[in-house]
Amino acid sequence: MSRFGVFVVGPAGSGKSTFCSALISHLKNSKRSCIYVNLDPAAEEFDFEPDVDIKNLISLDDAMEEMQLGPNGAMMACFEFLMENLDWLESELDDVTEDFITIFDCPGQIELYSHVPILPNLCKYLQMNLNYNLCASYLIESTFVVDKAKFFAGTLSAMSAMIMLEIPHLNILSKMDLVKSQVTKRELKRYLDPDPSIISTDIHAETNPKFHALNEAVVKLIEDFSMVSFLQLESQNEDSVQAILSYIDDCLGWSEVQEPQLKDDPDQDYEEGGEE
Ligand SMILES: Nc1nc2c(ncn2[C@@H]2O[C@H](COP(=O)(O)OP(=O)(O)OP(=O)(O)O)[C@@H](O)[C@H]2O)c(=O)[nH]1
Ligand SMILES: [Mg+2]
Repeated sequence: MSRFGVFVVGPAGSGKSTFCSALISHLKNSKRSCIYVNLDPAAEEFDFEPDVDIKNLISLDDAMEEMQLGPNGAMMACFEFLMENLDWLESELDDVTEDFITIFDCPGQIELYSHVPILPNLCKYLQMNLNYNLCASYLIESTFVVDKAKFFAGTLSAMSAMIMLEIPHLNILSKMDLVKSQVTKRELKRYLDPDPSIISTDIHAETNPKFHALNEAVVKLIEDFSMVSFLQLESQNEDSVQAILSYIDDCLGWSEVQEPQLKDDPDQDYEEGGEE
């Protein structure tokens, strides 16, 4: 039996938990089942109560207190503890079948996958031991598109996550409602499928000439990699959430597993190839 899961990752405050809630509401409205896994040991408030919560294993406060660590060190310690207690996660996910999508709401500390391979190792464990098909949704704030240097930095961090996690990866510009009025559609297109060489001209105009060679090197890196493009997300807009969910379903191969079941079910009104 395959299982399906999406890791919602991205920098602090990029809108991950809000997107998870929007996704859960949308899945429920569409009569689909999901499991909400909170992997943020510091998270306090939820729109939907998590089905699995890392805080039942260890909380950030406990780690800070017991190990005399600051918040970032304690976050790493919590994940190291999780990795040493994966049987806990396995038993929490025991009832998950192929009808569910598991939503992993991750903390905003990108060092968990950019500096140390904790989240990549967790993904490998879920794939190999619990038969999960996984994908990642990497959120960066769309307000970055009005600050080009930040946009480049965001693009690089998205690339770094994509390389480290080694699972199908969707880059998402979150909070689109905040920039809609500030950016024209034409300008936005330059960012959704970024042509770094055009954007770099603008950055050159804004930065000290001594950084131009560095800017060019970064542009070349993004161009050579040529795998970064962005989807748009407005978490309060149902159509926008549905559009992202369709990409997630494709990445996970969810429909391929469900369709044969629909075909086998005589009660389902299934027409192969649509209407003729
Ligand atoms: N305008 C707007 N605000 C949003 C949207 N999504 C999230 N926000 C706001 O952004 C802030 C951060 O959202 P969260 O969902 O908590 O972000 P997060 O990435 O989970 O944050 P951490 O878990 O702390 O890393 C909150 O005040 C949200 O209300 C959106 O689509 N539009
Ligand atoms: Mg959050």
